[in-house]
Amino acid sequence: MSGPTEGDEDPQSDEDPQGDEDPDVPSEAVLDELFATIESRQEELPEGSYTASLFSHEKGENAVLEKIGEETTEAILAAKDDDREELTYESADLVYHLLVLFAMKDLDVDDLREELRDRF
Ligand SMILES: N=c1c2ncn([C@@H]3O[C@H](COP(=O)(O)OP(=O)(O)OP(=O)(O)O)[C@@H](O)[C@H]3O)c2ncn1[C@@H]1O[C@H](COP(=O)(O)O)[C@@H](O)[C@H]1O
Repeated sequence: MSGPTEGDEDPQSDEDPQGDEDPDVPSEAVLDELFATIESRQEELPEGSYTASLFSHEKGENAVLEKIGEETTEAILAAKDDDREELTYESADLVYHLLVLFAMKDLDVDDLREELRDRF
């Protein structure tokens, strides 16, 4: 994804066709809320949902794997450019697609949290 440009509105503001996200989610709960939304899209496969389209893609899991590759490259390029805003934007794309992959593989955001905590 090409990242934010000056004067951009919230890049994800039109990505909730079902309108079921809470805009007041505290930042520490964002990953859980996002993962819950992803799981809901996986179950309900609503029309017009990008997330749902990843779960029903003709390429199967390769669709999300390709996205993870693309977003990783874009994050690396942003880092090489010392573009912190772009790096943040591309990293958010990357984390989102990684969580979609977790849902596909029947993993949970808690599995990631536990793995990281075990390394303390
Ligand atoms: N966090 C995200 C999120 N991050 C990135 N994306 C999508 O990931 C895609 C990234 O693809 P690209 O970078 O390739 O950009 P592109 O627009 O497809 O352009 P091209 O490269 O294909 O030309 C875009 O379609 C983004 O909209 C996301 N789509 C959804 N979410 C979350 O998922 C929720 C549910 O959204 P739906 O998927 O619409 O149900 C949203 O409310 C958000 O919270």
